[in-house]
Amino acid sequence: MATRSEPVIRVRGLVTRFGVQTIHDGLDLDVRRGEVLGVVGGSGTGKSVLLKAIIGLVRPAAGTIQVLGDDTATLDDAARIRLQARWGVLFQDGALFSSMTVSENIQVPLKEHTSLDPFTIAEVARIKIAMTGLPPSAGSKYPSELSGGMRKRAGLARALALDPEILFLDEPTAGLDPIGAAAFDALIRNLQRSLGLTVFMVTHDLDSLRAICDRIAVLIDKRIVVDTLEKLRLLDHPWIREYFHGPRGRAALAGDERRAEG
Ligand SMILES: Nc1ncnc2c1ncn2[C@@H]1O[C@H](COP(=O)(O)OP(=O)(O)OP(=O)(O)O)[C@@H](O)[C@H]1O
Repeated sequence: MATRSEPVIRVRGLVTRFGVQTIHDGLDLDVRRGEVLGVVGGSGTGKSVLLKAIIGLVRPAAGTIQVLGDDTATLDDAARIRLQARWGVLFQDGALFSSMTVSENIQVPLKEHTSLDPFTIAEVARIKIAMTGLPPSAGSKYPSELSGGMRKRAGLARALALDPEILFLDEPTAGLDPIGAAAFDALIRNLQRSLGLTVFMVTHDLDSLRAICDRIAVLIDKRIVVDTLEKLRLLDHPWIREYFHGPRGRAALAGDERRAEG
């Protein structure tokens, strides 16, 4: 059983490979309870593969992954299903079932993992819809009838269906306009605070990193370097220099610098 001071996710010596391509090579990472961790890195460096390895969709070639005190490689089927119910995942495209309404999508994990009666399940779905800022009318709509931002909220509502302890997000603001992205960031931060969630967020969005992440994990040379944004920006590595000090980085971080100077 995990104690409160133990990391909720503990990765040690992770190696992942596809054929001859090594994606991670001896990667270590601790995710602390209650933090929002932003995971960044160049395209193809293995951010999504790391998320998938942690949630059991990619099998490591070596190393250990503990989630909420359980070593994910040693679980039997029943224990794995119990652990899966303690996290929620929002994939980049929302990954909603197109033939189901939003409410029905949210009900899927509740039907799979609980023995609640249909009335209660529908009621929980209604609450999750409200929690993610969707209007009540969204419940009876199909994903194709929603805007991109609403689809992300519906995916988030489904990820939260079982009151998870950990929320995994894969590029949650990709495809949203800046105002929609800022609103989604604020929603995640509010939910994280009010529900005490630990958030593991793969992102390219510097505004999100600045706005809601407590620490940033950078995938460099098949491993992770993790620190606060302020400290990471000072590291002398070509990708970090380009990312944080290139034109987009400077623009996103300019607000902080103005505040610091003022
Ligand atoms: N199922 C798979 N089979 C073979 N190779 C894969 C598979 N999944 C990922 N890869 C490879 O692993 C590498 C890392 O992929 P990943 O999707 O984790 O990158 P990423 O850092 O999330 O990139 P991006 O920011 O572009 O989304 C890539 O070279 C990718 O082609």
